[in-house]
Amino acid sequence: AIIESIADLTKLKLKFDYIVVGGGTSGAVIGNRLTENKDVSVLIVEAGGSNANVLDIIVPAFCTMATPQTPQDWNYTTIPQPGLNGRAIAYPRGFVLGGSSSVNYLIYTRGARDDFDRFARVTGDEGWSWDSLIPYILKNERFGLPADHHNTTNQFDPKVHGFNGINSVSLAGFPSDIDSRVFEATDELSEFPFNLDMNSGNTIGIGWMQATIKDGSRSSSATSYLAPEFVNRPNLHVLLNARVTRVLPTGPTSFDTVEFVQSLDGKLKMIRPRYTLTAGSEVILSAGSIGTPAILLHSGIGNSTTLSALGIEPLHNLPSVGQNLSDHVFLGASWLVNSTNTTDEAARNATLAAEELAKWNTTRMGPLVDNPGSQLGWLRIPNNSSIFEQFSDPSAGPTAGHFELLLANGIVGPPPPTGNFMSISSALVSPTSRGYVELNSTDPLAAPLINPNFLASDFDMFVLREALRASARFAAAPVFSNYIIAPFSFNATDTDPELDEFIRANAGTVFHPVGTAAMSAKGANFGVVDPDLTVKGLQKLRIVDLSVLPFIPASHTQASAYIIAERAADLIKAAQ
Ligand SMILES: Cc1cc2nc3c(=O)[nH]c(=O)nc-3n(C[C@H](O)[C@H](O)[C@H](O)COP(=O)(O)OP(=O)(O)OC[C@H]3O[C@@H](n4cnc5c(N)ncnc54)[C@H](O)[C@@H]3O)c2cc1C
Repeated sequence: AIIESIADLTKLKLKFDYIVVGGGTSGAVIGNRLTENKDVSVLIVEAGGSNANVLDIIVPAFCTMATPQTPQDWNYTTIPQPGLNGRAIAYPRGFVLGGSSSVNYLIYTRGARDDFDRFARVTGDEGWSWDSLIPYILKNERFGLPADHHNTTNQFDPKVHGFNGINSVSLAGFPSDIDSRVFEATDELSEFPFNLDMNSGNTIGIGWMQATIKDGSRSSSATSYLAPEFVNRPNLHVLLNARVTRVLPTGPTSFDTVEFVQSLDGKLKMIRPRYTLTAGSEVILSAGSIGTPAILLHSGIGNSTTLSALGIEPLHNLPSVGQNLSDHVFLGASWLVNSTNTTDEAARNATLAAEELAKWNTTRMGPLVDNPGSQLGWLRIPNNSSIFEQFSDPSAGPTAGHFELLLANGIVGPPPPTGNFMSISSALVSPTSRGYVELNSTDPLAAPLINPNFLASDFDMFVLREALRASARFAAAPVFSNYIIAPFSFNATDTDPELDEFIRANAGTVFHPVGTAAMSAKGANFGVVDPDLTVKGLQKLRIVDLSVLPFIPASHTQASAYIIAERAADLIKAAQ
């Protein structure tokens, strides 16, 4: 059942075997899978409210309006980023059931075989390798028809997909003018090979986007893993609007109790009653890469020296908590095109926008059934690139990209008053920069300090410059000669300093923070969790969300969250 307030929960006087902190992407999977056994009871405690009836969450094309600075966003801001010319940028995270899977841009990419094989290597647990995880990938995925039911032959490889999982995935459901041109360009330019299915383990090349969309609407962990058939199980309870402030020990090393407060919005600072609940078996932190380290630190689990200095009693010294924050860097770039059939039109014409919404409302068809963008690709800088004289390759291996290109039939962000655009945006997906999540207040309701430390290394700048130049070469493919009128964001002939200026002034996040409570091998003197995701040196406390990834995968990260959580559920069951 879904319970809207702590008062309603306390009336029920229930006891739970597992308390999951955070009903986001990963937490919903854990709640669902553990309650498959009707003798096991689970409470999910979620700080945000319901995902139901929020149009910006449900309509795929509106995903860009679901955050930042909305009621469904934690509304975080980074600390000023030297690599971004000192800008402090919005750092959205879902503050709603389903977590970031309810507010993300819906792209479904699993990552590269090499990404997962590296997790296995550094943790010494073969269970995190690509081949071992395939059953969990398939348990998650329910690949279905696109909204327009078009023939998808040669747009994906059915052999590598799951059709009976829980979370829906589909190809784009509304054709765009750039589709055929993009694929013709991959024929014309050998540098940009066509990849039939980037979810096969080998990501390299350009292919069709797959997205977590079902029948023209968002599929999130809330609509899938917490669909009525699951959330109505008598042994599964989801408490909304309840914010966990700390985990508390009931023995010297046994952190099986959660402390929480009624939460009505993301910016609570006032003193309010604190409630506690103890789990019969385990507490599972699934509060995400920002929330999980913040809860650990407020609980005295972290670097004992810095916690003491701040005035928090250190209970367990784990200096890696909050460190190693890794994220991808996004950079939008557009070209002026010879067409009026782009998404720019509806973005500046309210009548057209209303027609599109009416169409979606009545038929679940039309341009709003897709997230922005219908193709993307992952590419590597050449092995003989000069930057490798200074840096060893931070990518996981040859199946993983250094950078990503994202194609869209319109400008990124609000369009200018005139002009139509095609975007080829770039993302740095093999960053060497690392940041942190730290505290500067003992108030668990205060926002933590978030420092992704974007573009702090020459390698990261080198790759983004190369990505921009690659996007310009893609735009120069013969097929675009009658379509592209002029570059809009930067010029192919720009020098390194000119590109650097464009990058530092305009780059932002792809919203993929990971690594702040990373796994390491058992017995390692760094890291936060063991390969079974239990917190090092403690009992009854596990972490299941993307904070556990030791490296950032070269992918959009929601699929990783689902995959990690699917395996974690089996690890928890095995420990029962
Ligand atoms: C704007 C945006 C766009 C994105 N686009 C894409 C995309 O297109 N494709 C893709 O693959 N990935 C995308 N991502 C990233 C992806 O969604 C996340 O990496 C993934 O969902 C993270 O899963 P998680 O389980 O680690 O955390 P989350 O899903 O964020 O879950 C954490 C949950 O814990 C709750 N919580 C936190 N603190 C507390 C507390 N103290 N008490 C109680 N509850 C708490 C939160 O409210 C949230 O529900 C995007 C993310 C954002 C924000």
